[in-house]
Amino acid sequence: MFPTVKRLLTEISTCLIGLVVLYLCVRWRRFKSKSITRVSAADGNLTKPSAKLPAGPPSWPIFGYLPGLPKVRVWEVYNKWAETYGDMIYVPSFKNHIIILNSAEAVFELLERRGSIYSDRPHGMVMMQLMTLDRDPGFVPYDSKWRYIRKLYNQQMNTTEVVKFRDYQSAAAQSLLGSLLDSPEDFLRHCRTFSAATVMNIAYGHQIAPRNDQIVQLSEATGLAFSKASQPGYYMVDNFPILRYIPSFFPFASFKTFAAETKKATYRSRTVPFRQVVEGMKNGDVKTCFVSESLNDLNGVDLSPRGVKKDFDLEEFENREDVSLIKDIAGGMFGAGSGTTTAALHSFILAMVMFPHVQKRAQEELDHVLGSGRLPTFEDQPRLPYIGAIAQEVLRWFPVAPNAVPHTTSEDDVYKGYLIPKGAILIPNVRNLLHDPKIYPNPDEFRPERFLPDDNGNIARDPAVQGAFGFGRRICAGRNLAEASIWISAASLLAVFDISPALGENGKPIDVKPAFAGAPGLFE
Ligand code: HEM
Repeated sequence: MFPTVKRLLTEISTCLIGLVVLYLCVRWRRFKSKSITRVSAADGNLTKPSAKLPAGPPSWPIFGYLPGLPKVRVWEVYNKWAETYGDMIYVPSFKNHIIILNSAEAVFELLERRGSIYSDRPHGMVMMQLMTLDRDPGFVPYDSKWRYIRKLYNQQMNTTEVVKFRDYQSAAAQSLLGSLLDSPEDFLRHCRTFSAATVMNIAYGHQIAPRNDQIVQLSEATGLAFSKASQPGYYMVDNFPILRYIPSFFPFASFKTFAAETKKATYRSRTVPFRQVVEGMKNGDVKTCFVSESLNDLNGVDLSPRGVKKDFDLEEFENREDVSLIKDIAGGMFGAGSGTTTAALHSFILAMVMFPHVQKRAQEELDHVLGSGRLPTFEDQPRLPYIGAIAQEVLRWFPVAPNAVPHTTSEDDVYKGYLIPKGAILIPNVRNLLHDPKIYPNPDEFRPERFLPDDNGNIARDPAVQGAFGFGRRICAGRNLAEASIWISAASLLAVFDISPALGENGKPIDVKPAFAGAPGLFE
């Protein structure tokens, strides 16, 4: 018996090794053939039979650049590479062609002007599929489903419509003030609660519990899983898709259990609040929110108490293509909008601590406009330009997403003589764009004045169009909301508090050192 098992195992191992060698040979051929692909170039040069891939750090055939992309202060690494390899840096990984775009010229030419072929997202992310997170609006391929998603987003969140959510934002800002008064040392958590409360109200009209809200906890777990699984190559199964079929009790298969748990959490975090809205609509108790407004706009759907028939089947309704997309969009809002807004608020507080003269000038503006005894409202916005400039500078000074979200090409292309293969992942060095000293002199200094007209009427370029919210057709769908949230929270905080460093054991203010920890969720 024993020798038979041994022989069987030997044969299986031989087969597996054979398969791996075959796979590597196929990859090697594809790898070699990429540099001689015939391309239809969008830069006007239509016959470039042998365009080369851009230069980049030394890498291994097949396995690519083994250290993998840097995780900390990435922009510094990219800037260093750019000194040697130029503004387009090729970093092959085991499965993908990764290209870093280090100059504004390359970023805007490719991701904006050539947006028709640079607006896809990475495909074949197995872990995302196993967790059902590939349905997230920020991740769906560039196709008709994505267009519908953007249409719905635009219907509810264009500059005019987004105003209907302001009450939620103002209320969350006021709660933030109360929480800070009670426990200022917990300011990081209070900022998170502010963002979560805003997003949950806007998505579902869901008023979160002050602590341990179940939907928020489920959404946070999902967001964390998303932030890992959305990084190309984070999980081995993304490099070797065949691993998805191994049973979860196998050694090294804990990813399957994790994926199954996340799938359940995703389902619950998206279904429970969605159903609350539908129930509310059926009972005539409707709150303004993305889900209720979008369902109301659907053709042939009437969820009012008079419109709902007795045999209304909720599951069947949820499975309608358009309804399930509304559910996915609302479900993705927490991941896209909560961690990012929190990170911006944290940067704002850091800036106020480090640049007290900015705080002082902002408070003078607030005192002048508000007098005493009332909080700022959105109606005051036109008369508070310095606060507006602070909100812009927050987005520039410590960009929440220093590499935005990668775009993928849907066709082979050539730029400046270099081949950009179909399916390549493009990573823009946003931090670099927002710290370009030619556009933003002394970029490390927090200086809101740059966004107010100087003596000649010149104003620095708005960070929102210089990459803080990404680029082209995939630019952040919630940026109007995000800007309003940052503005009202910053204005409210400055109207009420002096923000200064905590005191150390010696009774002196602690020395604050800025460091980038990343936004939890989509862009970590
Ligand atoms: C300070 C806050 C925020 C920042 C800095 C931010 C930044 C970004 C960035 C960099 C992208 C990727 C764009 C690209 O691929 O070029 C993005 C995408 C996206 N954001 Fe935001 N975001 C913020 C808040 C929000 C909020 C509040 C929402 C909604 C409630 C939201 C919804 C989305 C969606 C749906 C996408 C995917 C767009 C697509 O793939 O077509 N974001 N965001």
